[in-house]
Amino acid sequence: MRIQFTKMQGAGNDFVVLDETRGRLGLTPAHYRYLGDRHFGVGADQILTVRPSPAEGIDFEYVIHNADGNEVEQCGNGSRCFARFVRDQGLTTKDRIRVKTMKGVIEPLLTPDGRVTVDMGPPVFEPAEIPFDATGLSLLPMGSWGYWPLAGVDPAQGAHLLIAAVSMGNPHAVTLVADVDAAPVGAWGPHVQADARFPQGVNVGFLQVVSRSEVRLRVYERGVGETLACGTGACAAVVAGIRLGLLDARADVQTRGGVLTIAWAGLGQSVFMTGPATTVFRGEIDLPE
Ligand SMILES: N[C@H](CCC[C@H](N)C(=O)O)C(=O)O
Repeated sequence: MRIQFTKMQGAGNDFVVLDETRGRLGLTPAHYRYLGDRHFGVGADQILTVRPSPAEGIDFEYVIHNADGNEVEQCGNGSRCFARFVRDQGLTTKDRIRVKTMKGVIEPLLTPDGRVTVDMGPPVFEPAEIPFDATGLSLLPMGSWGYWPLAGVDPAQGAHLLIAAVSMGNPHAVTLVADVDAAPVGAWGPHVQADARFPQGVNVGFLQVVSRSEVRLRVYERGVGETLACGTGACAAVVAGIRLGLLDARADVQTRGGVLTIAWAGLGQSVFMTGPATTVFRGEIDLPE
């Protein structure tokens, strides 16, 4: 089956975007894995699918698959590219777009400077809704909130890895490090992801606080591995930093692929993410049956 696609990236987190506004393509998880494969397919961290409005007051539906073929709840960098795509393809003339995702409605806004600001909705801290099994874990005094000890990732050290568990629709575990460049992302990321306390897996963020308004972040993403940037990961990291008393209400997040700006006014409020969205190329590919 030959299909058309658009390759896009937001701060280096890259996507294959598919248009199903005129009918479903009927793809399988194996097809999504093929599209994401950097050697045998197109290559991408996630595959984003655009579908028509599911209801009154909503403009589009947005479906996200990780490169491993699994559907997931949310993708921040992808939401900015989604907005850029539907405008560039003439599927809407709006600047502010209401988009239904698996876990609620988000609202990207295309801004005159070419970036996109997205209302990502409020963060979720209730362990059962993340989901994170906190049974038997006691809260740590830091910030007197959601900062948990996880099984020691380096038995030689014997130290606990301390994480803040947050959901942006998808699950995140954020840990503080002194220097992201030296952080053992490739070792600790899979270790935390394999922890049975995250029954649906987790995206693992390594957060270095530079000042009260600037951080550096690396994320080992669920279903992909380390990406150059993770939008929901940037949201989760800044929210954790604010709740731990380390950040003000707005911070620039330096990722390996670019800068994202995250703002959060506090409990019950939405997180706002601003960043780039770029079309790289368009193409078509013959999918294996
Ligand atoms: N790997 C994530 C989905 C993509 C998130 C990331 N690419 C973003 O920009 O938020 C998960 O399994 O929850």
